[in-house]
Amino acid sequence: MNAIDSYITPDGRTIGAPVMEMKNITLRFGGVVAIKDISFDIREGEIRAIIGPNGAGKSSMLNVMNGFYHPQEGEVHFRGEKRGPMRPHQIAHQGIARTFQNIALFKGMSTLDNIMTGRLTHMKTGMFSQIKWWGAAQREEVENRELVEKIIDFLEIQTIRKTPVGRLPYGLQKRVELGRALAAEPKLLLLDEPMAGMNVEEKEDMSRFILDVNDEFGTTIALIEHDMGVVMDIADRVVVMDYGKKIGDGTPEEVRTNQDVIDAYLGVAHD
Ligand SMILES: Nc1ncnc2c1ncn2[C@@H]1O[C@H](COP(=O)(O)OP(=O)(O)OP(=O)(O)O)[C@@H](O)[C@H]1O
Repeated sequence: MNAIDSYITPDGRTIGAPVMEMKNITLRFGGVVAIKDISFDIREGEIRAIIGPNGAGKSSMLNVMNGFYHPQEGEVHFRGEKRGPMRPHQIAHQGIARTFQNIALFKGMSTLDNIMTGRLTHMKTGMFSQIKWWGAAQREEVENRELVEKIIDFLEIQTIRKTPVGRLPYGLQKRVELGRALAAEPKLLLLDEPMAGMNVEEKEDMSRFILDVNDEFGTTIALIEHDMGVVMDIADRVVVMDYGKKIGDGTPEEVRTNQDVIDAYLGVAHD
C-alpha cells in the first residue's frame, strides 16, 4: 500500500497520501517504555484505528500524535513536515483536533456555545482589531456561525442547541464534543475512545456519525479504542498495540485473523 499514492475503498471513497507518519517512535516514562519502536501512517481520507488491551500504550500514542508528548526516539511527520517539540499554542494551531475519554466540555455552557469554542483557533480578529475593524469581525462571526449551524444540523442536535451540556445524557455530550472538534475544521481528527461508557444504541449512533463525518466532510480520522469489536466495522485500517509494541497492522480482516492479535486479546502470556 505504501508504494501507491492513493486508492479507492470498496465503498467508493478515495484514500490519499499519508497525512501523518510515525517513524520508529519510542516513548519512555522513566523506566517504563510505553511505546517501543512503532511505525505506521495515517492517510488522507481514511479512518485509522489504534486498538489494544489495557496499558498497551494507546493513550501515550494519541498524545504523541497530538504533539503533547515528544518521543525520545523516532520522528513524527505531519502534512509532509517533520515535527519538533511544540508549545501549547503550536499544538492548538497545527490542524489537529481531538476529543477526550472523559468529556472535556464547558458543562454550564450551551451546546451552541461549546461548539463555537471549536472555532477559536480560526479567529483572525483579536479584541483590538475587533474594535477597529468591526466589519471584518462581524463577517468572521457570520462565517463561523454558518459552519457551526451546519455541524449542528449534521449531528442532529438542533433540539438541544440551547441546553447546558451538563444536563445532557452521556451519548449526546459525546456528540457535542465531536461537534466542537469538527468546528475546528481539522486536517486530522483524533478520537480518544469515542465509544467508551456507551450503551449499544449510543455506540451505533456514534459509529454512524464517525462514518458520516469522514464521508461528508472528508475528514481524516484516527481513533483509539479498547474494544476491538466496535472499530472493526468502521475502520479502513487498524494498528494493534500490546505492551507498547505494534503486533498487527492492516485491514480489519487481516487484523482479526492475526494470531498475535488473537493471543493478546485472549491474554496469552508473552515471552
Ligand atoms: N504519564 C505517565 N507516567 C508514567 N507512566 C505512564 C504515563 N502514562 C502512561 N504510562 C505507562 O505507560 C504504559 C502505557 O499506558 P497507556 O495509558 O498509554 O496505555 P493504554 O493502552 O492507553 O491503556 P488503557 O486502555 O488502560 O487506557 C502503561 O504501563 C502506563 O502505566
